[in-house]
Amino acid sequence: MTRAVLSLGGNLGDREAHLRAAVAALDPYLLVVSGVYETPPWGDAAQPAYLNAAVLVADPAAAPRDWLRRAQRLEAAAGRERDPRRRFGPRTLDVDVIAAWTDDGEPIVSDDEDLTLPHPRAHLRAFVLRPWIDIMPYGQLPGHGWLTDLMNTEAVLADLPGVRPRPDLALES
Ligand SMILES: Nc1ncnc2c1ncn2[C@@H]1O[C@H](COP(=O)(O)OP(=O)(O)OP(=O)(O)O)[C@@H](O)[C@H]1O
Ligand SMILES: Nc1nc2c(c(=O)[nH]1)N=C(CO)CN2
Repeated sequence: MTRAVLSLGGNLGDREAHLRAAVAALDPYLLVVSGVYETPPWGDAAQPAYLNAAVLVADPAAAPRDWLRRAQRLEAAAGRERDPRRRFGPRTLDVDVIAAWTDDGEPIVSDDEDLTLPHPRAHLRAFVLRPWIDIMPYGQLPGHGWLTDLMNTEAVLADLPGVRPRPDLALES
């Protein structure tokens, strides 16, 4: 059994529909869904704003790689194309595995480049941390500490004012 936090985001096409389709496909595993946030592009400024959300999922049968495989399947279903010249460029849907835990609550650590856990840039990203804290207010990012403390770091504080809640786009009915 593993639990995982997945980050969902996209800034091309029907952004809301892509998030909704991903959440619907994850339904068998869904424990909690965050609010939706409109967020400024991180890492590559010349692109439209993103919609971002986070989900907590669980599956008694899933290994960490199964979450990656499912994430990549969701991206493919949204027609995601990779532009090798733009590492952090625009996309219909990005689904990242942010962190995962065994069923006894131990964080899963991996430095495999195909699946690095926790996600190596999560602690720097207001677009990941803000939705995540909605669903795990007392959560910790393994290796980095409390989400509440990460929200107060210089890098994240600089981006937080641009992260706007979109209650009109709630993903849970
Ligand atoms: N925790 C993880 N979650 C998702 N992909 C990962 C993770 N760790 C490593 N990867 C690998 O990263 C590669 C690039 O993934 P992707 O194109 O989604 O990156 P990106 O979204 O552009 O950048 P970032 O990972 O910084 O959000 C994938 O081939 C995937 O195997
Ligand atoms: N705001 C925001 N910026 C990003 C996002 C994202 O989901 N939201 N994903 C990226 C992929 O690495 C790069 N930049």
